[in-house]
Amino acid sequence: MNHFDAAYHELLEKILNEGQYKDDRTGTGTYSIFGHQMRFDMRNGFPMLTTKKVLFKMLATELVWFIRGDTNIKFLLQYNNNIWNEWAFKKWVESDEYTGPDMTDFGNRALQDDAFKEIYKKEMDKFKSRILEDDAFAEKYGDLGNVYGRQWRAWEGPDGTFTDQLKNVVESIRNNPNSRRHIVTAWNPSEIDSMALPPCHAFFQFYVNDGKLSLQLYQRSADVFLGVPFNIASYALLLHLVARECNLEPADFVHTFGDAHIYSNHLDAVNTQLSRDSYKAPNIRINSDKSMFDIEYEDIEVVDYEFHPHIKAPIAV
Ligand SMILES: Nc1nc(=O)c2c([nH]1)NC[C@@H]1CN(c3ccc(C(=O)N[C@@H](CCC(=O)O)C(=O)O)cc3)CN21
Ligand SMILES: O=c1ccn([C@H]2C[C@H](O)[C@@H](COP(=O)(O)O)O2)c(=O)[nH]1
Repeated sequence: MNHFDAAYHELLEKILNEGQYKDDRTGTGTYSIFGHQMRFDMRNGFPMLTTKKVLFKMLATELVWFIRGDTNIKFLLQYNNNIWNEWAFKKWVESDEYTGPDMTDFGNRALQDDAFKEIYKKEMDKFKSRILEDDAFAEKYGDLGNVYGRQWRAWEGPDGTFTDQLKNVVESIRNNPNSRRHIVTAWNPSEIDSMALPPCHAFFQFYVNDGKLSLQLYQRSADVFLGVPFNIASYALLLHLVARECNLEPADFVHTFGDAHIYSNHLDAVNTQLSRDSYKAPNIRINSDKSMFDIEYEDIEVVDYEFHPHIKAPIAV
């Protein structure tokens, strides 16, 4: 096993062995533990799992979207990235303007009722086309509220001024590397209600020593089968981008968890993944001199990625 896949498999096994059953907001049910930490050394390659295919394009376009300060799913849809659709769709079908078929609890109903699933898919397709084609509609219903991108790039203070936390942290890493205050937080208590989903990867800190840059993330809630493979690769990519911006070598990504859970309908998928052996970890390449603030998905490439087939599993909404 390569170190990265091994750390992830260890977390899955720990939850299977020690996890307590716990009901959850989505009504799916989880096996859950509280508190865990993994460490990924960038000198061993890029931590994208090889025991299932991880869709790099999805996490890379999502990270570029955060860095741009964008909170509207239109940008993601232009890359055919569908990972945030359900949360925008939910706001649309709960609005007064929506007059289509009843979509209450669509996430769970689509899993249990094939006839409903077809109706839901049709409504979702209509919604996506409208976001892409109708600017006014996209502005109103494509926006997820003050989620990650907004908090990272334009945290609004009580006096109405905006703080660009990401630019500030890059400046502080450059100018005052020994600081213990290299922090970005997406957890903005006064704006939680205006978010489609409160931030899961909520708070991160950089650390500089001996020309090397490390990053630690606190993730308050973690869907270990579907979300975490994305979160690991996404923050590893962020570490590479910030290190490059500050002329430092990327070192460790430390991933710290609060509630780390496996959804009860992911158990078969997890067991399939655990039965697989890993390949060598891939590498990341950034083919551009652009600043990280202007970086585009097309500038970033994962090379030498060998993987086992993708494993499909339902997302809890
Ligand atoms: N329950 C839950 N888990 C999450 O990981 C999660 C949320 N909700 N809500 C907000 C975002 C959206 N994220 C998502 C959403 C969907 C996938 C997903 O379905 N991934 C699949 C296939 C992706 C595709 O084909 O487009 C995968 O196998 O990785 C992953 C992360 C991460 N977050
Ligand atoms: O980047 C992400 C975003 C979300 N998740 C998961 C963690 C939970 O399963 C849900 C969020 O539900 P809450 O009730 O708000 O905790 O989404 C993730 O793993 N990674």
